[in-house]
Amino acid sequence: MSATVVETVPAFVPLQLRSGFGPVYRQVSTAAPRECRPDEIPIIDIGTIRDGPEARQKLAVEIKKAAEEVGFFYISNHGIDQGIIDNAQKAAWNFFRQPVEEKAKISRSRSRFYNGFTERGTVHVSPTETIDNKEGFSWRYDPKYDPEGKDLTAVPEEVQAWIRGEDFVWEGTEHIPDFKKDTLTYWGACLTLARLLVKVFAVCQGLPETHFDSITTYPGADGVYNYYPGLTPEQASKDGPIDVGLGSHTDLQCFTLLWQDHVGGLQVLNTEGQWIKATPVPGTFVVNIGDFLMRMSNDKFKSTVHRVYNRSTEERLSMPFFFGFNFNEKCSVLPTCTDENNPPKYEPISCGEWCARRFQQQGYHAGDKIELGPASATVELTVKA
Ligand SMILES: O=C(O)CCC(=O)C(=O)O
Ligand SMILES: [Fe+2]
Repeated sequence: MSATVVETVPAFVPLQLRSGFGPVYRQVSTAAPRECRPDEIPIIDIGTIRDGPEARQKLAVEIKKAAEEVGFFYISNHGIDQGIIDNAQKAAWNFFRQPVEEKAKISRSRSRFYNGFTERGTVHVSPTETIDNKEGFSWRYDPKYDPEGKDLTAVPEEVQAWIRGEDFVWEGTEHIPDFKKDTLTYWGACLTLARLLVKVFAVCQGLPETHFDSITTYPGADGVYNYYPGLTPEQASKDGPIDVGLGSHTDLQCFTLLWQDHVGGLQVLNTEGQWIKATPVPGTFVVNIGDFLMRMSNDKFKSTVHRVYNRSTEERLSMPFFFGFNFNEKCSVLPTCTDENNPPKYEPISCGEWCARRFQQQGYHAGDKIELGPASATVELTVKA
């Protein structure tokens, strides 16, 4: 009798992720990414977010559930004008459509703080996946453009030391009509919405909604345009392995507002280690929790792993906005997230320090100069758990 040879395929494989404290690992299913069910990444209508504290209190119930269980949700009725989004999208395409030599004039290698253009093939976010098949344009918080209208002579010195905006990105895009105006209008709208959402997140943590107001006066507020090339017809006909668009990672700061176009490709790692697709939902932003807020919540909120594969022959565009606390502000685990059986797992650290640590691990770009931040802000980086 002849024995049947059964080839065993590992159901789970390790995935290496970068963190500010070195690599971390997850077990990930080898099954193909599947569509998500509506309860897996919920769509939350935030149409009442501008209606005052009581309305935000109500919104917090659904948002808390999503932040704790999935770390990802869509927001509808977010109040950001479609015209503002359309103009930003146009600006992004006008930028990426330029010859690479033109874009390279504002290369990120010129930046002290990760502003500017990242060329295809120069970023490798996940060590267990390929080099990222995308281009990017990044700009960071600058009080000059804050929609709250800041008195630039009154920015505290310790805040100023952590301001990460750089003018060369705007100087090198002056020739693109309305690029700066439309980009910063979009960024300003995201920032205004993020300042409202952070009130809801405060309520989610059992805190007064104004709790984070004083540490979001000069916040982490980083904008990015991501461009993912489409597949060639040959690649599309083969259905074989392709390069990742953006490797598996978690976001760094408190939360991200992500606008994505209709093409699709964003995947989210669920609690069972299965990739599920965060399919584009017209009229929404995706919101996801970042590592810093997870840390502040003593891991109650989930910073969820995600990545992008563009398997379409169409090019894809996304416009994330990363929101965090004032970079100079040292933050402890929130007292409402601990008790005697659940002591703080982490030491206080500032969001700026936290991000700088992670950027340092990112192996981002051959020529990048890394600045960890003002010496005065350097803290003892020990993790308890
Ligand atoms: O392009 C996307 O859909 C995701 C972008 C993203 O995760 C990021 O830039 O951190
Ligand atoms: Fe991300």
